[in-house]
Amino acid sequence: MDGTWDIIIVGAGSAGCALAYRLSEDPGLRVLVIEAGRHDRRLFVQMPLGYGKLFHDPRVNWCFRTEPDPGLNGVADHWPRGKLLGGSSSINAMVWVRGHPSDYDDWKAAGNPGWGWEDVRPDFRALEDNEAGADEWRGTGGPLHVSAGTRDVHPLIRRALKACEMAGLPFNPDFNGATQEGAGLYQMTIRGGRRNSAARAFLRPAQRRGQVEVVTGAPVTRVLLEGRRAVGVEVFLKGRRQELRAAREVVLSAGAVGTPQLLMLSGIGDGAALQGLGLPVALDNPNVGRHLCDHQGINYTWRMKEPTYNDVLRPWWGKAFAGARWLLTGRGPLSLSINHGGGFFRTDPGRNRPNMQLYMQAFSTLIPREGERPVLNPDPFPGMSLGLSNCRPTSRGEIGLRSPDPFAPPRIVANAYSTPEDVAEMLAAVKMLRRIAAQPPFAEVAAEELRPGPEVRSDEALVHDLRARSGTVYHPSCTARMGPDPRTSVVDARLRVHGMEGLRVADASAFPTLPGGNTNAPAILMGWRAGGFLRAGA
Ligand SMILES: Cc1cc2nc3c(=O)[nH]c(=O)nc-3n(C[C@H](O)[C@H](O)[C@H](O)COP(=O)(O)OP(=O)(O)OC[C@H]3O[C@@H](n4cnc5c(N)ncnc54)[C@H](O)[C@@H]3O)c2cc1C
Repeated sequence: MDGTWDIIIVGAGSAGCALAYRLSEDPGLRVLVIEAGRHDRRLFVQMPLGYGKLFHDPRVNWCFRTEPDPGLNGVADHWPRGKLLGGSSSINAMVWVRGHPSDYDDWKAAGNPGWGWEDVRPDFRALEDNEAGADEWRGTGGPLHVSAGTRDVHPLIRRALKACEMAGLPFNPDFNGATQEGAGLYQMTIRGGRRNSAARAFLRPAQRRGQVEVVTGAPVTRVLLEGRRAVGVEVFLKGRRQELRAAREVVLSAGAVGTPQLLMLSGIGDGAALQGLGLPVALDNPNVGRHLCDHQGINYTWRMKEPTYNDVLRPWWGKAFAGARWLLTGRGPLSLSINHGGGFFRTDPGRNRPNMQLYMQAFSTLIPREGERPVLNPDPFPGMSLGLSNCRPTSRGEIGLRSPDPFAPPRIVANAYSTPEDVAEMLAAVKMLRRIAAQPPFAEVAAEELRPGPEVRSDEALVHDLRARSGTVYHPSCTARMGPDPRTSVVDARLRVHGMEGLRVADASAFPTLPGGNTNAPAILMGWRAGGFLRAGA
């Protein structure tokens, strides 16, 4: 591959695609986007409920595994990450939540000027085209269509929402609006019944403008450095090693796992650890890969007295009917996220913002068919799940290198539930789940609690269960975090790697702290804003 580019973006995920879009608005810039995975023209990527089929598919998914985690009763957790155009936005559950406004004020208060809520709100509004219409909080006319999620909602979700109301959690029409707290329907990155990944929303329009080139199936193995300046990348194209040069900058958008891995492979990280692996040290910064923060989640599942999507989608003819309906009309269960509804609540009224997120699924996948993994197939009975994830866990893990081989998966230490606070708030939260389920609108149609089951009641038993059945909700972040001080962070408030020139990070790894909510929106924000900085020469 030949050519010269001003800017090379590594990774065509949520942030990388948004960044390419912003840069494509400047006709004077030549941009190359390099993606390790392949294209996204796949049925189960386009079909929103195809989500379950992508969960373990190595053709589109890095399928990482953590170290055995003592906090999860020794389980080595499965960590799906997108490996295709659109990155994780092409395999995620499409829930569109920005986080709590105070999360961004926390970022600013941590010494990152320009990242407070009032600073980022105009960008969130500008990048979206919200089906619910524009207001002070939402935007219309932007490149990313966000559906209101109000069509084809399963009737049991409406019941669960009423149960929330009776349990003291009022209906909230917009988690991205004035208040995050409450229960309601999720907005989704879905357009016309199809997944609206970052590739579809940002990358394709960027490519159509002409100056953005995209190469796929091209793993980058390190950043090329001249002293402390990034001048390009080493990449494998059709198995052949090549060096590609960037006249202005290299931006790493390889995600919270890939970005710290690439920094370390390039000699930027904990000097002693890099030397131990025989890697030359370009910049000693032990913060690379550290401060890993992720949301942990758990589902409670009931057998229901009324039909759920299990009944609709289990039989072959049900799948065929739903498939035909989706293809012909873009409607029906396959056109929506697995999570129709959910919400945010406080496990303790003394808190000043919600610390737990709720998910509602008119669907259950407890029993895999022989030879199949869970998540792939609905159970042979009407099942429904209510799920939880914590908003701001205090547990911290890390990403490290196993070896200097760029093709070896990194070492992921999740350290879930490693603080008493994280365990205590999840214990309080599962009790709240049961309070919701005990309210008449839900209890009237619930036949029995299947997981964990009514016999699991004492605090000790509930904690044992939540450790045994929890896992990532796929929001790893903060592994190259932003901050003013190179002794405690990796990038500055313009996302430039401290101590380096011509090298930036734009993805979820740069979050200073993990926002209380899903992470696609804040990851897109990272790419969008990095584009603004680059265009302004900042
Ligand atoms: C199963 C799942 C469900 C989720 N559900 C939701 C949800 O409902 N709502 C929500 O808001 N968030 C959700 N998330 C999280 C959200 O999608 C991610 O936080 C977000 O997409 C991260 O964006 P990113 O740009 O940081 O990284 P990614 O989107 O992961 O992009 C990184 C890209 O870099 C590429 N890459 C990595 N290494 C290299 C390399 N060496 N060379 C070249 N390319 C490389 C990868 O292949 C990938 O395409 C989910 C995630 C998963 C995995």
